[in-house]
Amino acid sequence: MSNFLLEARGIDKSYGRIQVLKNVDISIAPGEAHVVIGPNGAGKTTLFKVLSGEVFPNNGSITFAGKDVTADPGWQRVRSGIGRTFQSARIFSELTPFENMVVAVEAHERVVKGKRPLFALRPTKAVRDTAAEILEDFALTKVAKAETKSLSHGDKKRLELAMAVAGRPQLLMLDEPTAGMAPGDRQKCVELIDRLLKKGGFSLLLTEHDMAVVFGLATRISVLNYGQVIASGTPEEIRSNARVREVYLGHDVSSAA
Ligand SMILES: Nc1ncnc2c1ncn2[C@@H]1O[C@H](COP(=O)(O)OP(=O)(O)OP(=O)(O)O)[C@@H](O)[C@H]1O
Repeated sequence: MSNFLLEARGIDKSYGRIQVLKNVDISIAPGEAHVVIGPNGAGKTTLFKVLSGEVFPNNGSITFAGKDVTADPGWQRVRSGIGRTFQSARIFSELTPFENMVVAVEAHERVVKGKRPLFALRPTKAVRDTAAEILEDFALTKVAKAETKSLSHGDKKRLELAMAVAGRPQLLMLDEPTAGMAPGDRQKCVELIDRLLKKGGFSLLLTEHDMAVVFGLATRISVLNYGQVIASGTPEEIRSNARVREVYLGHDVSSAA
């Protein structure tokens, strides 16, 4: 059996006549922080969708935790241990952050542990405590009872991340976690993800355009260009790769942190 937590091989994905992913291979080792970079339109989000089961590939296979999940829909992959966030936060804007967290914690209890009936009128104390603890961890206690729709962009993204973490995924997939954030929020987000990684217990796959974020977090980087992986390696290998520099003309890979 392979040592990888996730292994995707020979992935092709087309939308109509447009081939967006071409024979993509990507592997994620346990504990790895793997960042996928590439120019706009290279296929990063599509690769995320294929790996999380939002769309299916035309060819190729995906193995997760030793099991072939290629034909599994997204909800089943969540059950298997894949959590993800999106470029624009997907949260319930009519609920408070605390209520959002309760939904996420209950979903985990119900789906993964098989606890609680489908319709319960009131969350248990344990669920409420867990929701409050995670909000605290993510520095969201102050806004726990606020209207979610009135939160800042950075707080909304943090809430979405907290909800994904509540699912206790083995693989956490973050699609541009710092997109649209102010520089201060961006730095806080990197510190938060770094802290989560150091706590351990999961692997990370993320896409990101900000090179300081990429090189600040990655233990491995794969580079997509026109739907193909043109390089995959350690941050050092990627930094010194001539082809990557060429593709990233104008992006200052060499001087990133
Ligand atoms: N549902 C769709 N139908 C048709 N074409 C699509 C669809 N989704 C994406 N595409 C096309 O696929 C290509 C890759 O898009 P994708 O969003 O995966 O790239 P990306 O690398 O994530 O880009 P960005 O960095 O801008 O987010 C683009 O040309 C895009 O227009």
